[in-house]
Amino acid sequence: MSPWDLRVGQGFDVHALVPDRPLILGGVRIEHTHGLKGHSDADALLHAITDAILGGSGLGDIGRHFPDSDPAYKGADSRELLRQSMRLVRTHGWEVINVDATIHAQAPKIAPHAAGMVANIADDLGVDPDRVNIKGKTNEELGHIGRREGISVTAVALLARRG
Ligand SMILES: Nc1ccn([C@@H]2O[C@H](COP(=O)(O)O)[C@@H](O)[C@H]2O)c(=O)n1
Ligand SMILES: C[C@@]1(CO)OP(=O)(O)OP(=O)(O)OC[C@H]1O
Repeated sequence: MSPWDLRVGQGFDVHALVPDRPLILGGVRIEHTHGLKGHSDADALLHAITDAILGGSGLGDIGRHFPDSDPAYKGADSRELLRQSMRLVRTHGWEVINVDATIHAQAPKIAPHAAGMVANIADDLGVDPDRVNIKGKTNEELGHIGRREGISVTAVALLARRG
C-alpha cells in the first residue's frame, strides 16, 4: 500500500451581485459598485475552497456543516467557517497539499487583490502561501457573469493522508 492516500476535491459557488453589499472575496474587502448577496458574508471564493477541502476528504459540503437555514450563520465570517472546516479535515488525518481557484468575474479585476487573498487563505488552511493560487477570469461579456449579475468561483484542492 502507498504510504500516502491522495485525494482531489472540487468546489463551486456563485452569488448574485447587488448594490449596497460589500464585496468580500478571500477575506479581502474590494471597493466595487456592487457586493455579493448571501446569508453569510457571501465570500464565494472561501465557500468554493471550503467545499473543495470537505469534498476531497469525503466530509460532505459547506451546507451540511453550516446550513443557510441556521440564523447562527447570518452574516457569518467565511474565514471562520473555513478554519472550522480545516480543523475537521485535520481531525480526519488530512492535510492540504495545494489549492487552486478561479474567480469568474467580469469586474472587478482580481489580480491586484490576489496576494491578499492568498495570504488569508494560506493562514486559514495552515499552509505556506506558495500552496495557494488565486486567479481571475472574465466571461468575455457572456451570460450572467458577463452581464455582471454575479460572480462564480471554481476551486480544486489536493489532500494527503498517511495510508
Ligand atoms: N476579474 C478578472 C478578470 C481577469 N483578470 C486578469 O486578466 C487576464 C485576462 O482575462 P480574460 O478573461 O480577459 O482572459 C486574466 O488571466 C487575469 O490575469 C483579473 O485579474 N480579474
Ligand atoms: C456558508 C453559508 C451559510 O449560510 O453561506 P451562504 O451565504 O448562504 O452561501 P452559499 O454559498 O449559498 O451556501 C453556503 C452556506 O452554507
